[in-house]
Amino acid sequence: MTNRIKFTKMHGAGNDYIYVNTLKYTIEDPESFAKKWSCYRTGIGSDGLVLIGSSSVADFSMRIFNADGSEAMMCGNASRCIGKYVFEEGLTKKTVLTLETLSGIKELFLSVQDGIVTEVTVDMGNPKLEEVTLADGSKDILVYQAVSAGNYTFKGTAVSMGNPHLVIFVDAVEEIDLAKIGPLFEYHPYFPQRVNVEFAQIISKKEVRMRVWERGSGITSACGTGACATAVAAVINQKTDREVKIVMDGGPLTIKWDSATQKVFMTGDAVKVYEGELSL
Ligand SMILES: N[C@@H](CCC[C@H](N)C(=O)O)C(=O)O
Repeated sequence: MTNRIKFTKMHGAGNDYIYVNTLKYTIEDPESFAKKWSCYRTGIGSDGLVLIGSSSVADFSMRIFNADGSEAMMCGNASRCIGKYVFEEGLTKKTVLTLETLSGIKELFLSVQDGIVTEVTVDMGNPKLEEVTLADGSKDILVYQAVSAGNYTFKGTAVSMGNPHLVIFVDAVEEIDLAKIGPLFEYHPYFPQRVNVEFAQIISKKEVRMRVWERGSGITSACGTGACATAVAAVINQKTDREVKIVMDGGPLTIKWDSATQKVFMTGDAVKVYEGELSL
């Protein structure tokens, strides 16, 4: 007997995932379904699969699987979309809610107009300088230091926002061949768990243009945790103010690294594209 489940296609700044409400539908093997459904030719087409679930420690939970089936600890864009989903589906009336993720509990603040969630701010928690694994097996942080892969050498800063990011500042970001260079750095030996790679160009103290190669999904239109990591790297390297607009291919996110709490706050859109039904 086939099992039919409903899904919702949503995006945040163009970073698109398939969302399934696991309070209603059980997905036994999300890794393989993430791979199958993310495929543009033979599936639905997406950057991955997001499961919305119950939680004993927060209002809801999130699990996020990349298009290659790998599970990530955190997803900024999906956390905003979940805020929109649970409110507009009537699963909660709260406009401030908590979300359990593999990288801890995140707080979501919803902006609502006439019952529609127009924008969500997420408390993304405290960033950490990501430790890289050096050739001799020892660990060290990486702040504006040379990293080489293939024939390319860039100065990189490694930041963890629950998941790992390598932020590289360049003078002309549109000239970067992301499809070629991205995977070389994703699989750099410094990062045995692989890494998300952000190329960023400083426009002003308040604006950065960024393009991303995501671990497990390749080129995406935006990455929420990547935007946060970019803002943190820009402040650490004294390139921008603590509040900055990160402009990605799919649109902007506003990122604020609060000096009092050291928490990073991410604000941006959340868009429902369509609903559909799938057979398992
Ligand atoms: N697009 C996401 C991050 C998704 C996970 C990432 N590819 C990883 O493997 O760490 C975001 O908006 O943060």
